[in-house]
Amino acid sequence: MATSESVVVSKSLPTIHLNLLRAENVTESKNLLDACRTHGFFYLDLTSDPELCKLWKEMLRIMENYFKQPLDVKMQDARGSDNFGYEPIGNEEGPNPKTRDGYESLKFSRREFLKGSSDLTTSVRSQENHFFSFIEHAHSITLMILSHLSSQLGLTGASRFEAHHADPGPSLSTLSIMRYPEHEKRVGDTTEAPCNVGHNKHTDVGSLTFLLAAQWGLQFLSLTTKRWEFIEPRPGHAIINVGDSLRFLSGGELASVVHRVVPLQETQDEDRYSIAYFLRMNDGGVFSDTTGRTWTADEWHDFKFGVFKNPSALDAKGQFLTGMMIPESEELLGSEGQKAIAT
Ligand SMILES: O=C(O)CCC(=O)C(=O)O
Ligand SMILES: [Fe+2]
Repeated sequence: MATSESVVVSKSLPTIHLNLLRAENVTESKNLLDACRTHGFFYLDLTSDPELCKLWKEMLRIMENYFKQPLDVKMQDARGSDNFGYEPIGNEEGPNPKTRDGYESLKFSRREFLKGSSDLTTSVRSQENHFFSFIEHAHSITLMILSHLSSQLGLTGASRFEAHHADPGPSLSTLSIMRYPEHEKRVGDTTEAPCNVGHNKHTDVGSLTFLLAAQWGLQFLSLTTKRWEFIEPRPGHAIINVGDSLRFLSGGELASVVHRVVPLQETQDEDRYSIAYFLRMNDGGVFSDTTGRTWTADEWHDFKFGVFKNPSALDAKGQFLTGMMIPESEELLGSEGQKAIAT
C-alpha cells in the first residue's frame, strides 16, 4: 500500500470469530458486546465458513461484469428507490465540499428475497440466486449477533433485539453491491479533489451492517482517538458495524460510529467493490433518538435517506447524518476536520 503520513490505519479493532459465536462460546459473546460498546466496529473472521468465502468471490465476479455494462443498460434496473434497484453515481452529497458521491450501487431488498425473485429486468437477474444466498447467510449471522448481544445485556422476550427483526417483517433490510470507479485527478487542477468521489460521512440507518470489502477506502471516526482511521481490509473477514436503530434501541449502550469512504490518495487507481447487507428493524418498530423524539424504523430510514442526498440543506449541523454521534461542539472544533482525501 502506498500511503503518506496523513494516512492513519486503525490498530484497535477487535476480531470476533464466527465459529465461536456459532458454538455459543461465552467469552466470545462478551468480546462481541465489548466491541459493540467500545468501537461500534469489529472484524468478523469468516474463515471457518469456506462456502461463504467462496460466495464472496463469485459475487465479485458477477459485480465486475454487471457494473462494466453501459449506463443505459444499468439504468433499466433503476427503480427510484433507496431500497432496491440500480442507483448511478452522484445520488448523494460527497465527502468533500461541493462534491457528489463517487459510487454506483445495485440493491436487492429482503422483500424481494422473501418473494423469491427480484424486480430486475437485465441479465443479472439470472444470477440473483448468488445474491439471495448471501442475504440468507448475512441475515442469519446478523440475527445471531443480535441474539448474543441481547443475552449479554440480559434482555428477555419481546425486548430482545432479534424480536424486532423477525420475518416476514416487512422491513427495509437490503443488500447493496457497490462500485467506486477508478478516477484521475482533474486535469490542470492542483488543489481540488475530483467532483465525484467516495461516500460521505454517516452512521448507518439500521441495526447491523455486514460489509465485505477487499480494498482500502473505508475510514471510521475512532471513538478512542477522535481521528479518522482507515480500516485495513482483511481476506476472509467481514467488517460489522452497529447502526443507529440498534444504538437507540440499546439506550445508547452500543455505538453507531461515523464512517465514510475515501481513496487513500487523491486518485483512485482501481475500481473498488463493496458488498453490504443492512439489517434493519421491522417497519413500525419504535425507538427514541438521543433528544427523546420517537421514530418508527421506516420513518427514520426515509428521513435519513433524504438527508444523505442533501445534508447541507436538510441537516446543516450534521446531527442526523452522523446519528447524533458527534457533539455539535466537536463538529465546530473540527475533530473530524482531517481532509477527506488523504494527500
Ligand atoms: O463501501 C463501503 O465500504 C461502505 C459503504 C457504507 O458505509 C454504506 O453504504 O453505508
Ligand atoms: Fe455505512
